[in-house]
Amino acid sequence: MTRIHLDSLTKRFGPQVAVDDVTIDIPSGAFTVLLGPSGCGKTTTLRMLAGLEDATSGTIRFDERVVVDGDRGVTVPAARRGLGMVFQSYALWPHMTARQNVAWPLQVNGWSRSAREDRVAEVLRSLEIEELADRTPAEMSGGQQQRVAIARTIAPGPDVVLFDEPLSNLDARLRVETRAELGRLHRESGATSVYVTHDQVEALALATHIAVMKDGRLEQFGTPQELLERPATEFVAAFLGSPPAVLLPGRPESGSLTFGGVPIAPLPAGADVRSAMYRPEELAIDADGTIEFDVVECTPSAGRHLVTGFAGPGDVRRDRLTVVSTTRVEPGSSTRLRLPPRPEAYFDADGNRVEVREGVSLEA
Ligand SMILES: Nc1ncnc2c1ncn2[C@@H]1O[C@H](COP(=O)(O)OP(=O)(O)OP(=O)(O)O)[C@@H](O)[C@H]1O
Repeated sequence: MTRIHLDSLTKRFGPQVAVDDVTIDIPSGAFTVLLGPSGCGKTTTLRMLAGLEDATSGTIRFDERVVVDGDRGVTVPAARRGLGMVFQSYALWPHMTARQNVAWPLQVNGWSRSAREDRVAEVLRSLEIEELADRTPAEMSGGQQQRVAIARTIAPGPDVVLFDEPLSNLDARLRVETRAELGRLHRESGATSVYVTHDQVEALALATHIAVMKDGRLEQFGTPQELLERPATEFVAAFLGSPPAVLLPGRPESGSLTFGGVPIAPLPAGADVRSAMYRPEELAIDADGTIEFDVVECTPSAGRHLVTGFAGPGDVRRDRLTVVSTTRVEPGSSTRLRLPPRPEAYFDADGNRVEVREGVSLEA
């Protein structure tokens, strides 16, 4: 079991800052997902954890052991970090059978023949791929190859396992199956896992902790529940959840936050509030509501409907938003939204959450 500390970790490629002053304390045994849009720096962070990339500045420690120190030019080689890695491409040895592929890292690590045979059998059984033991990669489907690659990674029992979008080459059904399998293997092994994806559904299904990144910077680190319940930034609020939180841009006007000229919320005192966040199920479709809403799509979901459309008059519309409705609404129709008296959260001009303490009076 290994704790991983990233401290002010920075990586520049020439003028490009790929990872910008990232500090994260990953608990031992956690399944941490690095999540964010393309180009946000997640793969570069993972590659620094793996020993495939050095750092420009900052440090990475596995427990008390420094494995990366950008300021002092220290990069402990990948092979000496006690980690395993699963890539998007399976990278199996093409001339070896599944059994030989899984046995290979054990052989390199000097395991005896009988210990190797026992461990390979155990891991193949655990992943339910015993029947593939004597096949070469060319004789397997992509999903089967990925299972063998996972078996090969976990066979030596690494303390840290790194995953770089391991499911992205699989079809939808296999993704879900293999995802569940990865979760189970993680719980059984107790290894500290770090997993890169841009898929928030995958992140929420697997993670004990999520680090949301944007433009190389860490937006927020916490449990999925913390991020969903108390997003620290507008970006996190809009990125997580199915559907994500609804954000309405607002203007502070005489004690109220207004949206398209309509007061939508009381203004907390002393903050430069620029948007209000609501839960998608808190906004009701109601012909007597205060906000105009043009419906684009209505999708049935678990006995309710996800209604997507554009809110407000033309000059304030930015993004599509989705609300949860008990009734079906025709796409192409225009209706209205009724808002609750208070939003769930406010964000300032920089997109940071504005703390509103319970019991503290609002200006309105
Ligand atoms: N070897 C490199 N040389 C120059 N720039 C690089 C290099 N590797 C990454 N970058 C840049 O650093 C930034 C972060 O890239 P990175 O691959 O870490 O992002 P990512 O979040 O993993 O994206 P994706 O999901 O598309 O893989 C990007 O702007 C990328 O263009």
